[in-house]
Order: sequence, then structure tokens, then C-alpha cells
Amino acid sequence: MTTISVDRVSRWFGNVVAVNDVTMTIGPGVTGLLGPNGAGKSTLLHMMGGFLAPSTGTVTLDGAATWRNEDIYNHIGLVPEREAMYDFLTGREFVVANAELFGLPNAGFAAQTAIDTVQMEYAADRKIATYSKGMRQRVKMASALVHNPSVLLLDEPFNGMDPRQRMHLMDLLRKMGAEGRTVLFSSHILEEVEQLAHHIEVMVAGRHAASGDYRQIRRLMVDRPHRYTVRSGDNRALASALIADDSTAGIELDLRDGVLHIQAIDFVGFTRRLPQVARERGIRLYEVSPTDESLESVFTYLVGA
Ligand SMILES: Nc1ncnc2c1ncn2[C@@H]1O[C@H](COP(=O)(O)OP(=O)(O)OP(=O)(O)O)[C@@H](O)[C@H]1O
Repeated sequence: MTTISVDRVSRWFGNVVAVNDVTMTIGPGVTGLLGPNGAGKSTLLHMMGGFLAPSTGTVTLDGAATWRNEDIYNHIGLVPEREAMYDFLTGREFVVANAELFGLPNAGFAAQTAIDTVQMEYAADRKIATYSKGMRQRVKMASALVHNPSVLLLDEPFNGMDPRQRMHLMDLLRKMGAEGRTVLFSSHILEEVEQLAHHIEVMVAGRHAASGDYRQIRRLMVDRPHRYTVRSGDNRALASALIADDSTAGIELDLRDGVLHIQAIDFVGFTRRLPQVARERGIRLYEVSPTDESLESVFTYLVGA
């Protein structure tokens, strides 16, 4: 079982709409679920895993509903972002307990295999209380893998990991995707997602905002209008030269702060032309800073796209 279909799914909590009429299909391989905090990623992952009921719509795994379907748990592993861990247990005891919950015939062996997969053997017999965030993450991952699921859902799995741990987890997820499993992980960092996922689904404010490979998603983000604040040796002369250039759509001369506010329509063109124009006219550039580079504004643009 490997294909998850989300069909017109919404989920609300009181009057907060966490997921708003989302439709998407996730197949084998590694897919990234990208979106800023509060976008509804965790809520969607929990519904996919059968841990939360949709308010409306359906989530199915190869045609079988994930909600109120016990059999589904045998095929899905969920690594939640926040989870109460049993600090008084060792990592191994925690993974074995999960294997037993799944009713696996040889829980000890299954746990050992999962612990080896996440390379935690060296600390498996230490109490979870002594683990770093990255180590906890790997033990959670081992518990989610203990029953060898065909679908793996991970909520912000790279949070709190150092670069080496991150690389190791990326390799592991790549391997699982190559084996034909369906791996879906959420993140709010585009660079993280594009390093790992060929396919990206973007969520913003509960809505499904974009879908495609990382080149398409990056292009959407780069091609949007950009605003810059520029301070130069002669703002008025620079403004008059730049407004004649195709890369800009509007320029405001801010006399109070001594800067230009520039609306660029062609991101690549503008960043290439600005220094050329300044050089041609002998104008010194003292400051060039993007004013709306926050991830929030990038996503807001995508929603409107
Ligand atoms: N159990 C809940 N009760 C009330 N509101 C909730 C609940 N779970 C989520 N929400 C709200 O739903 C919205 C989406 O939250 P969700 O955690 O799914 O987003 P997210 O994209 O995973 O963000 P984050 O990365 O910050 O966890 C938020 O506004 C959140 O406050």
C-alpha cells in the first residue's frame, strides 16, 4: 500500500480552520510538504496517518480510508514533531514497546533492526532522558519503522538536528524512497526540502498553494515581485535611470530616510542591472536590502499565484 489520496479534506478546531479543502495525491518516493508555521502541515499528516478525523472529505491509502481503520496502522509509520517520550525508558525499551503494540511476533528482533537502521545501537541502552534532540528524533523514527511500513510520515524531522545527523537522516529517507516506500516529510525550509524531495507540496494558511518539483516551486518564489530598499550616493539620479529599466515596476524616493523603495518585477534582471546602472552613472551604492524576504511573504505570494 503506497498511495495516499487526500480528497477535499478540511479540518477545523472550534472556529480555527487548520486545513481548508485540500486535495492531493502522494505516491512512492520522497515528497516534501513545505509551509510556514501554522500552515496546517501537522494536522494534514495526522489525518493521513489515521490519527485525526477530517471534518469533511476523505483520506485514503490505496483506496482504504485511513480514519477508523485499524489495518492502516500496519502500513503507516508516523514520526510526530512533538511527542511525550518516556524518559525513564531506554531507547531500546521504547522501540520494543512499540513493536509489542503492533503485535509483532519477534519484537526484540524487529526493534534491533529498526535501531540499526537509524544507527542508534551505540546509545540504545541509555535512558531517553539523557538523549539529545536529534537522538530522540532517531528513536522516534525507529519506533515508526519497527513494523516496516510502506508509508512513512514525518513532521519536521530535521528540527534540532546537527548537520551530520541531518545528512544521515536525508540519506536514510532517500534510501527508503528508492525502495519504493512513500515518504512524506514536512518542513518550513525550502532549501531543506529541495535537497531531498523531487516533488514538493506547498501549504499556506490551511490551503494547498502549489505542487511541483523543486525547480517549479523555486521559480514561483523567485519570479514573484520583490521589494528592495536602496541607499546610494545620488538616489534621484539612480531612480530616474532605474525606472526606465524593464526590471522595475515602481520606485519611491523616500526623502526622509534618504533611500529608494524599489519594486522589482524581474528578480534576476534587477539584481544584474542595478550595479551596472550605478556604475554607468558613477553612482555609489551604499545599501541594497530586500524588504520582504520573509518566508511568510513568499508564501503569501504563492497563495495568490
Ligand atoms: N488541537 C488543536 N486545537 C486547536 N487548534 C489547533 C489544533 N491543532 C492545530 N490547531 C491550529 O490549526 C492551525 C494549523 O496548525 P498545524 O500544527 O497543523 O500547522 P503546521 O503547519 O504543522 O505548523 P507548525 O509547524 O507550527 O506545527 C494552527 O492555527 C493551529 O493553531
